[in-house]
Amino acid sequence: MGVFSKIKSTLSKTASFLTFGLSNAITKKKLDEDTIENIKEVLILSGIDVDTSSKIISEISKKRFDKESSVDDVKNLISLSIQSIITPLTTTLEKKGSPYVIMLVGINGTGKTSTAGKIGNFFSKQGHKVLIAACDTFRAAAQEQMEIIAKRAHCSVILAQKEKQDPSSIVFEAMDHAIKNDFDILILDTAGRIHSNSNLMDQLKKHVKVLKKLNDHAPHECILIADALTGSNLMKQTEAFKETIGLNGLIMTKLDSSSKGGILVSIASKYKLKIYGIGTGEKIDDFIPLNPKEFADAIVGLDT
Ligand SMILES: Nc1nc2c(ncn2[C@@H]2O[C@H](COP(=O)(O)OP(=O)(O)OP(=O)(O)O)[C@@H](O)[C@H]2O)c(=O)[nH]1
Repeated sequence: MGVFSKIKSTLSKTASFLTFGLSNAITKKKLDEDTIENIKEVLILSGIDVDTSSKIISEISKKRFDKESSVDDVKNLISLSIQSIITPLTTTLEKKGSPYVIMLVGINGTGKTSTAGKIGNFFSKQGHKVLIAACDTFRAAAQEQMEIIAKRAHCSVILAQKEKQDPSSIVFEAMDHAIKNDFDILILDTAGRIHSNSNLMDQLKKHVKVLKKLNDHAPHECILIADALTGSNLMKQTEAFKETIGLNGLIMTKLDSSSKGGILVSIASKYKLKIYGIGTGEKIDDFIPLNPKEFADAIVGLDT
């Protein structure tokens, strides 16, 4: 499957939702105030927050108010607005340090372990030497899960040596091992934590402190793994992780299962996070960097 068709199938639930909603909202020939208000409601229901929806709506009003407009005309304008919002935020993962240290954080079950494997696979396919550290010592099966996934991704792995080991000690061991053994990439799979638990959030600060003892620039990337099925609570989570640890990026998972894929646009723009890619399923290859035009066209269900 080509990358565009992969994005299209990943976003098909949101695209169907938007297509259905817009077809119901646009019943008159010309766009009047009521129709525009209905379009805004559809955008909000697709996961785009109120402020961002208002911005998109004001663009549509400027260009099409009182003019004859089809569903596809409106979809095109929504796509252009989304592109202008996400283009400055979209980037690809590229090795920028040695080792290039990527820390994955997020609440429980968002897809951190799976994404560690997917990113490891992404880099190992480019010929990089990749080490993944299983820093989750809370969830019983996490260590074994990481070991299996790392093997599938052709990456080396550092596991806990004993039960309930201090996760920061695994961070230290992994960083030390990566430096001494010339690894190109180090991916830290941290334990899931509820953003309102200050002890667990403080533990992330300790991870960073430990890394900085060995390399002042690490972690080079601190990426929130955000679950598209979370809904509006994702705003609070993002805020908390950003405040505690200074997130700089975002990877959204489970867009393939959600009809509210617009949440990606909201989170990235509100918190100025770089979008490194999206999860497109449960397999090791199910990670793709984002192309803003392809994403925006796919989310509104435009065939380009
Ligand atoms: N459909 C779909 N499922 C995903 C995606 N990413 C992860 N998953 C699934 O989500 C579930 C949780 O993934 P994990 O990687 O174990 O999540 P985690 O964040 O490491 O979990 P904790 O360590 O408990 O916080 C698994 O069943 C994954 O297969 C995705 O992009 N799409």
